[in-house]
Amino acid sequence: MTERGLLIVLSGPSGVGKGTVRKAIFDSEDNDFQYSVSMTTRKQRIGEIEGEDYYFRSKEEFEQMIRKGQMLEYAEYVGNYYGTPLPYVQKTLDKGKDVFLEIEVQGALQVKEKVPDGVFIFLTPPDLAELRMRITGRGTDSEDKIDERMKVAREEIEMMASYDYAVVNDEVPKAVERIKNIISSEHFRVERVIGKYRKMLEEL
Ligand SMILES: Nc1nc2c(ncn2[C@@H]2O[C@H](COP(=O)(O)OP(=O)(O)O)[C@@H](O)[C@H]2O)c(=O)[nH]1
Ligand SMILES: Nc1ncnc2c1ncn2[C@@H]1O[C@H](COP(=O)(O)OP(=O)(O)O)[C@@H](O)[C@H]1O
Repeated sequence: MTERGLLIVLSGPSGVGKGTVRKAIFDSEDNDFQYSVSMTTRKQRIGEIEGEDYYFRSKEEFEQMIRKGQMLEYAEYVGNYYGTPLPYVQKTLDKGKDVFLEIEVQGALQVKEKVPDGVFIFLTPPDLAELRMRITGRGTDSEDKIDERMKVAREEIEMMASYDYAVVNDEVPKAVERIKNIISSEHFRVERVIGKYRKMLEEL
């Protein structure tokens, strides 16, 4: 029997660098995680690729997925839906591969309810001034949207207590290293491997 893969959830406030850190992890040579591409109703930005950055769908199509029970989690965020299609996650974990989600906080809390043995990692900014600079520097939001994102970010930072790990994103390569270390030690947790040994003992 193949051991099920780990479900890894990277979350944290918007603008903290989740997308940047996730891309750096997936660009590294020794990466062994499978990225779950999210679905969204927000507009495709220039340079974004369908099926790689997101699955871009209409509100109607997204709501149909929800009705069919095909979303592991979803959230409405700054006027758009974002969510994780369930079939890919299930199929990949069943194959024994680790699945990596990069999602906002409301969605991460839904995953925690459904998959309590996932690994929940909260990415934090060095401080709030730096967070605002990152959101502003990205240049994709109007001043109003930035204020809205900062308000959400303050509430989200309060949710850190529900996570297993907090990783500060001061420098991208350091954050990547910290996350990889966390995940590799998670594989050695006794509760994850004990089932295999119990089974071997039963078969003796
Ligand atoms: N709950 C949930 N959030 C997601 C998902 N995919 C992306 N997000 C989050 O939605 C927020 C907005 O995403 P986006 O508009 O792409 O902005 P950006 O990631 O901040 O550039 C970010 O915090 C993403 O991490 C998903 O599948 N589920
Ligand atoms: N460690 C870091 N130091 C400085 N800037 C960063 C760092 N990580 C990310 N950024 C920048 O911050 C902005 C927001 O990053 P992004 O990955 O889009 O955040 P999120 O996905 O959490 O919303 C981007 O302009 C990105 O280049």
